[in-house]
Amino acid sequence: MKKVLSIAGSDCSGGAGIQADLKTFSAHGVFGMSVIVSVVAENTSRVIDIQDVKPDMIEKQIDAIFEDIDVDAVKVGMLSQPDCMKAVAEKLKQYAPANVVIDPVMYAKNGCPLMNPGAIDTLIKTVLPLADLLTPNIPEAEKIAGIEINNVEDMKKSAVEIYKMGCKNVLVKGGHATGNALDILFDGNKFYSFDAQRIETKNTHGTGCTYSSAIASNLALGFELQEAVHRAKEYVTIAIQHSLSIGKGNGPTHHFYELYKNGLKK
Ligand SMILES: Nc1ncnc2c1ncn2[C@@H]1O[C@H](COP(=O)(O)OP(=O)(O)OP(=O)(O)O)[C@@H](O)[C@H]1O
Ligand SMILES: Cc1ncc(COP(=O)(O)O)c(N)n1
Repeated sequence: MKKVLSIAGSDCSGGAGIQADLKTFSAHGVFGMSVIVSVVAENTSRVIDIQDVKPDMIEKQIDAIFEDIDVDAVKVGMLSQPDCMKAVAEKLKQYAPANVVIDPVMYAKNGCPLMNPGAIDTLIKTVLPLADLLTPNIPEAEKIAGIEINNVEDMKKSAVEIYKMGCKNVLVKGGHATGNALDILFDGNKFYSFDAQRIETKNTHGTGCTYSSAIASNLALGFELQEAVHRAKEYVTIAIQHSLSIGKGNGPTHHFYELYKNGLKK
């Protein structure tokens, strides 16, 4: 069985973060593991508080996994402070796993910050270059690239700028745009588009976590990057189509294996 690790924050309400990642891994038939970087008291409406795990403990969790288990892919999510970023980056350099997908999480869907804005330089210098694939949404791509994104051409421009910062591939996600849910992949050479009809729902808590974990799962399963993204796009679209009206705010995406299998058979 393929083994996939999520290094991210814990969302106690179960819709995003480590919890969404593990659900996505199970739906893909891969064995999920987790390193908790922050404990977030949050729900579908708000973030109440964030407590970061000490860097030393983050490092020990990563050691515990890599000294014992071969890891086929890694998904990195919320890293709130420079110290956690440095701890994760050092260990990723030490163990050099294949298929590292990094989601540079900055805000929750409800607008609450999940990353210290002062940590962006550390994110760019120490974390970004370790990504086989970086998956910013539009506001994140704007902050990293330092440009405003108003259309698909701007998404492409930001992808090129971010690629130049040292990651191997960039996927700028269009969830925050209007019109179709169009994502742009740049591999340093060419652009690839992944398009889906926008689903009219407020229940999109955890879409980014779901997508990056689905890509990491597909890479672990041996699919090439474009195919891995294509399949993950299909997975996240189905997970949003079947999203759940749980809670008073943005409800979560839905994961289960039969849904995935039936969706892919279409
Ligand atoms: N309403 C929607 N209908 C269809 N697809 C959507 C919708 N919202 C987001 N997506 C898709 O979901 C995926 C995640 O994109 P999004 O831009 O929402 O990520 P994100 O903002 O990082 O998510 P999160 O806020 O959960 O971290 C992308 O493929 C995006 O196109
Ligand atoms: C621990 C954690 N990680 C990531 C997200 C982003 O997901 P979303 O923007 O969908 O709330 C989150 N809310 N919580």
